[in-house]
Amino acid sequence: MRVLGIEGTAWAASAALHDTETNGTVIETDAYLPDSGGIHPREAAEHMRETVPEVVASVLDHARETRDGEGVPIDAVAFSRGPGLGPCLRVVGSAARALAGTLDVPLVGVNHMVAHLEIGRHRSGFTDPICLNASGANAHVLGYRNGRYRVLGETLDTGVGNAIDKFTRHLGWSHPGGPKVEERARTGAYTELPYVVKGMDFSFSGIMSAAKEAVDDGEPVEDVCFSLQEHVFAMLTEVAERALSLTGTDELVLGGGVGQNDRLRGMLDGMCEARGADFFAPEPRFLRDNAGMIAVLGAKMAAAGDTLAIADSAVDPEFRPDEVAVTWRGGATDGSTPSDGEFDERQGAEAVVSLDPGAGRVTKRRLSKGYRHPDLDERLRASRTRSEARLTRDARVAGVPTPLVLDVDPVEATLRFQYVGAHDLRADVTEPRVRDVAAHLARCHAAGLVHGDPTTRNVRVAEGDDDRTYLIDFGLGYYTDTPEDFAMDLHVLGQALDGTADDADSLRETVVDAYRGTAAGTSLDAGAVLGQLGAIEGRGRYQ
Ligand SMILES: C[C@@H](O)[C@H](NC(=O)OP(=O)(O)OC[C@H]1O[C@@H](n2cnc3c(N)ncnc32)[C@H](O)[C@@H]1O)C(=O)O
Ligand SMILES: Nc1ncnc2c1ncn2[C@@H]1O[C@H](COP(=O)(O)OP(=O)(O)OP(=O)(O)O)[C@@H](O)[C@H]1O
Ligand SMILES: [Fe+2]
Repeated sequence: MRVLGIEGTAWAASAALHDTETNGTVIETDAYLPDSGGIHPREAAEHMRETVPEVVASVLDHARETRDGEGVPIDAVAFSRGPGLGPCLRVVGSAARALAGTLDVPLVGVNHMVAHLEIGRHRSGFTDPICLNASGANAHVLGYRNGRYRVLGETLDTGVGNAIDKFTRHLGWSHPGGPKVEERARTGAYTELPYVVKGMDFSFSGIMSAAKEAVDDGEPVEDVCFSLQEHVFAMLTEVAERALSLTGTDELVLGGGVGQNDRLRGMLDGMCEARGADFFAPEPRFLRDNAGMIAVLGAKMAAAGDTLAIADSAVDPEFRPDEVAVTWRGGATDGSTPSDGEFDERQGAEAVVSLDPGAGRVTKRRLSKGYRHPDLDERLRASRTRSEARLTRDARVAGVPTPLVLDVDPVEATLRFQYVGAHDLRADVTEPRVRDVAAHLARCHAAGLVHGDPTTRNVRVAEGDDDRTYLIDFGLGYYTDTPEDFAMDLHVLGQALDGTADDADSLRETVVDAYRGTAAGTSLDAGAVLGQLGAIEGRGRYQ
């Protein structure tokens, strides 16, 4: 099959021809470069209007030249349907519809972000990888489950490339800023900037303001560029590792324009090597926006019969990757589930935990990560060790059963806890235990702390008369007074129940009921938190 792809979500007016028999892809791109500032949607759309016909004509010429004999040189037209800038998308959509009509071939509407990740899967030959999309307007980690790409973690504010570009605009540098930061970073030295990972999500706004201020305060630009990369890319790498650990996957692919950065690729490569996983980054022409990835995924979708009637082919500037019904991955796995039994030692994304039930002790040591700058590494390990100790204690003071903290050594990033419970909640989820956990969370929240990761693996359960439930692993916790942060705890618990229990729906009701009941005697506004929970679960990513 030969598929023509058209891309034009923001800056790249691009057309490509992908031939499934040879696996060859020809790409023609005409880039829009703003004279000043960032991308102007109307100017970009004007660029698309002028240059999309040219790149398409050039690829069609190629298709005709390489096809012997008569007839239509292509079997389908695929186009980027979103996400992206509305005015640009509409130009590309019209071009694709007109072409499919003239050539009388099927039309395929491709999600640009899914294309960014599928190209890595396609080129690597991996079956079921975790995907890190690091592009201009987006940044997220995705994994496949039950017919959809799920967003496991994502930016809470801007895309990673846009964040870097905003910083360089502040310096008066021309667009795009990413390659210039990479160049200047080569001679820079480390300086401290904010580092914000919240569970599997992350945020760039604080670090970008701090970077601008640092330059305004006279810090050498090289140093700020260097440190910006060290912090931002370590955040992405950490979240990618968490996703690998959580899903038990040992393959990672990278997508998006920021993926062209050597330092980011090096960090991801180093992280994967250290944990025995395979890493793949497509070559640059498939990383930055390009129609090749649209044509490749378009061919898979066309082969699966996933085509569009013209009447249903409107573009969608907000098109999320988790809205796409994945039709082209027949019989793929759902990601492996880590085993459940009791063990002496286990390695998570961050730490090694040794269990000694006989002595009643557990030792948790956060490992040094070779991909991180040594100063950042030391800072994160020490501060997280301290904060896990503090949150575990504070929760206990707030009336929540947690292990006693026997020892804390921030220099060695090691904590020693009392051994609690007989097994993880996951091994035996019951209604009274879930009720208990929800009440524990309400008490934590009333005390101004979130757990950060209240899954059924992070609850220990005692057996016998004392059917007590303990919260453990406050490593992702933090102090806050925002209802949305509290709601995330309830959401994570709900998702964990979905994954482990048969009667998840009634258990979710139990959670809400117990949470409301416990909050009633405190200053916690359960109504606001549950309202936020509804909002979170109403968003596309969680459906
Ligand atoms: C929706 C769509 O239009 C958008 N596309 C997009 O953002 O273009 P993409 O080609 O994937 O990425 C462009 C970004 O990639 C950054 N970039 C390019 N080369 C870089 C480098 N060597 N280091 C860091 N960033 C780099 C640029 O600064 C710019 O922010 C997206 O995928 O989010
Ligand atoms: N105090 C404790 N008493 C008994 N068992 C414990 C205790 N702390 C941890 N465990 C056991 O060790 C496992 C791993 O601990 P923990 O969750 O703290 O590590 P982690 O590396 O943060 O794991 P992950 O990142 O996968 O959540 C727990 O699921 C639990 O089974
Ligand atoms: Fe992109």
